[in-house]
Amino acid sequence: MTQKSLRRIAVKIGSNVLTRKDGTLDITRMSSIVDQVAELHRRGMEIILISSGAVASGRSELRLSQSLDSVSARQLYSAVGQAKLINRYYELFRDHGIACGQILTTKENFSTRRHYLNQKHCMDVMLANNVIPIVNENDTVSVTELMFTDNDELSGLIASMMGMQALIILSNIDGVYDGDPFSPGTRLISDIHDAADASGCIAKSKSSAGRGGMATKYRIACKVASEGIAVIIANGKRDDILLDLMDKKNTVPHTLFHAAATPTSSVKKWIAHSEGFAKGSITVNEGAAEAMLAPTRASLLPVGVTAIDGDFEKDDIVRVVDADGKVIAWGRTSYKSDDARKLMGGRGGRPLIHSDYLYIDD
Ligand SMILES: Nc1ncnc2c1ncn2[C@@H]1O[C@H](COP(=O)(O)OP(=O)(O)O)[C@@H](O)[C@H]1O
Ligand SMILES: N[C@@H](CCC(=O)OP(=O)(O)O)C(=O)O
Repeated sequence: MTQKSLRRIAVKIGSNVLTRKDGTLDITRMSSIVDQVAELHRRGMEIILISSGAVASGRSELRLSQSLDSVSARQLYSAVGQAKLINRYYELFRDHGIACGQILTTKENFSTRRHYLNQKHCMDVMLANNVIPIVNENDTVSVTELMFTDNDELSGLIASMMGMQALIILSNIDGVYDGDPFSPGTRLISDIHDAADASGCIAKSKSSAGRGGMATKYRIACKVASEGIAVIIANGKRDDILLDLMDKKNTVPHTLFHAAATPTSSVKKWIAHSEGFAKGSITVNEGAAEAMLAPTRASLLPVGVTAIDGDFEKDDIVRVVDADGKVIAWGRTSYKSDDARKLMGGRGGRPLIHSDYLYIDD
């Protein structure tokens, strides 16, 4: 994959890429990454940055007299650190004559189709006006129970929402190793074509300032690649890593998650990343489950529904579970829950969930 084939990319920058060993913000590294993004921007590429580093940067700014609980620490450090982070980005990009803008978001901002499209619209307008969006989770107001696992999850959602051609995840390691990367004898995996390729290699360990670890990266990378978006995990601490990935292709150590040949539709991408917002559950019988999971992916007809739990409106996201209670799909419902209950088990009627709005996590 080279820059020539890419016009729209998302780049996620992990905390450890932007943090020095003493915990302070690595301005030198930030400047180097901004220089590379500016060069790609000059070549006509549309780029969205998802940048961690707010909490790490804020922690190094403050000398607290007493220890804080984890929520207070996250809120305080991110409030101070994000101000410092975005200010640096603003000044560094301005030195290149490029405008950047801050997008602070929370998982709630993706909870309905309307919220999702509103968020998308903001970044569409920014890109159309040559402004580089710099996205981060708003840790000051995000509710612990409804946070992104980390910015790897957020970056996958953004790449999917914005229809980017590739997502580059810059971490503090060259990519996915076939074991503990710090153990002798393990090697870097350059290509991943299927989620099963290396799932057994991922240790729960993570670096000092990281939140999600490689396990999250791997899960998100496989999901986004299955939607038709190439994903690269590479080492953000390598000089010129972005330009080398674009121009020198295979000479730079990295892990490439190959994009699925058939891209997922934009509405299915929204559904795929909305599983956490399901407003209800629909239980289906064996015949309906088989029809929906078949290669032809049938729509869910009322006749195959055996139970409906929860209250939902038309166009909400719902879970589909089989007779054993196992989640087999998510979808956008064509009826509100009261009407769906009236149709449940009966023949005729429009599909409860049309196959175009059905996402099955293969
Ligand atoms: N199989 C693996 N290959 C590469 N890194 C791994 C693997 N298993 C665990 N890791 C750990 O995951 C870390 C990267 O995740 P994380 O700490 O969240 O970084 P970031 O700040 O970039 O999100 C690596 O530094 C490494 O310690
Ligand atoms: N919003 C947080 C994101 C933390 C995070 O996801 O960190 P990482 O796993 O290093 O990408 C921050 O800016 O510190």
